[in-house]
Amino acid sequence: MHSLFVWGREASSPLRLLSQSSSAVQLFILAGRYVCVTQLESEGEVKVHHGLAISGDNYNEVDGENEALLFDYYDDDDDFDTFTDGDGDCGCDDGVSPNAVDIPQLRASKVTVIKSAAACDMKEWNASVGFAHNSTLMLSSSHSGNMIQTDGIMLGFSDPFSSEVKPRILLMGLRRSGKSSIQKVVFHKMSPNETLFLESTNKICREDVSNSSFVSFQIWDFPGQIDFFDPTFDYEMIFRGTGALIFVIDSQDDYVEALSRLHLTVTRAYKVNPDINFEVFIHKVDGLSDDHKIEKQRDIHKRANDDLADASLERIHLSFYLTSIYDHSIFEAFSKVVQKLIPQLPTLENLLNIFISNSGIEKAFLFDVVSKIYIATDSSPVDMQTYELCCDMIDVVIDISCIYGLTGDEAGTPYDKESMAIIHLNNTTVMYLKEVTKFLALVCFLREESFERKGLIDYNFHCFKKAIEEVFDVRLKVQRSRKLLSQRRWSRQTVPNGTQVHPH
Ligand SMILES: Nc1nc2c(ncn2[C@@H]2O[C@H](COP(=O)(O)OP(=O)(O)OP(=O)(O)O)[C@@H](O)[C@H]2O)c(=O)[nH]1
Repeated sequence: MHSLFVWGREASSPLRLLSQSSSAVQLFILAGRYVCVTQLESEGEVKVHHGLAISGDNYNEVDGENEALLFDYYDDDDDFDTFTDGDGDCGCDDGVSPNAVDIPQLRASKVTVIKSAAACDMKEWNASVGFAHNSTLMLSSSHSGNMIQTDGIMLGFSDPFSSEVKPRILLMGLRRSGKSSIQKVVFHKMSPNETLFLESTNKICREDVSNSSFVSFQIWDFPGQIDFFDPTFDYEMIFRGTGALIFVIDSQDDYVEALSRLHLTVTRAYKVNPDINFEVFIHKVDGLSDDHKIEKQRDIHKRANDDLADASLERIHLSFYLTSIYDHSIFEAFSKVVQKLIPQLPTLENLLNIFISNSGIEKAFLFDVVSKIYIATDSSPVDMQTYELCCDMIDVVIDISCIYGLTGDEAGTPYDKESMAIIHLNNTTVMYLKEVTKFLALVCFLREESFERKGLIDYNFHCFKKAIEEVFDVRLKVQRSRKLLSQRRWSRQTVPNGTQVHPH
């Protein structure tokens, strides 16, 4: 008898549903409020046995499906109905289940069955499981005695024992405010002009950004026309795992409606999760004069904060950015949003400060080369022109490396530890780029006379790079030991016949 337990977001999720059949494997998925029960009728085939939807003390049940099914997460081919209580893809009907005990606090929801799939081998189990409302978790499992244990849960849920959870960045705002364009330009290198042909988003688009250990998050692009406060839409789940909420306001349009929507969004989100960073992008400012930009920012800032003050919610902090996809402002704004989600930021800033003060460098940025967002800089102020030059330099190095660089096993990757670039500017300043890791580059600005001591700079850079590697190592070690701890804890709670006790 094998039991596979998968748990999700809430540490308090009950985990007492046990395998009851001696020959079959039952899969219980306990992700906060969502439960489904599947049964492996015979090796190599997963069948939906029960889909349960629980509401307080009541719950619903649907009988088993006949075809082999594999749960999968919401993807581009799915309809947005999947996330609502529409009839669409939800697999539960009203009813009463005689077996559903010990899970009284679970609330009504529907289990989404999206994809039929071929048989899957329990030994190599590797499943994606999807729930209504875009909750997704992925799992893999391995045999441990006669118990199949999950050994990895990713995407969107905060597993109490895992530090692997990627923070979510939500992109919200009215229709046509520019949300999808921002995502495409920053993370897909789409040229701004191409965004003119983007179609309106009609479902949540979720994307993983994992360029390095430091830059790792999910972006959820919300359709403008969706009323996510519809009672059937689980906004609590969405906000709970959110690190930053970016609200995009089209500055070229009348923003009265956008401001009231911003207020509603922020107050709801804050109630669910007061730790969210609220970021307001006053977008499409390319069409405005400098004076006009400042005036708009002041007005939006004042009105948004007045609304919060009227609701006695002055403690909610909103950060404002003037952005446009037609210049580097969008990259800069995104850099600042992402930086707030990097726990190692103070360490990185300290390292950069030490490095520049000992090397005669004026300004240094640590860049994620793929997205061109800078994940850290020293404590001196950032000047937009300097930042733009850095972005251009990265473009030159990375684009030329990728287009014309050697490929093949013997050549290695075009951007590697040897990668560096020096540009002497016409104002006696030198730009110096060096690879830090596969995904990170250091770009420095310094005076020509300081660059004469290049040997010293390179030595200091070597020390800086080692320190960065140590920060990575510590992070990895912490993750590994947490994982080990959670595995030990769970195996201790598992008695030999595959049953499992409630965690404390
Ligand atoms: N001038 C200007 N236009 C922009 C900017 N960003 C986006 N746009 C344009 O705004 C229009 C709408 O952009 P989208 O990205 O589709 O907007 P959206 O918010 O995702 O829209 P929905 O999917 O309907 O919610 C497109 O024509 C873009 O080219 C910007 O910074 N400046």
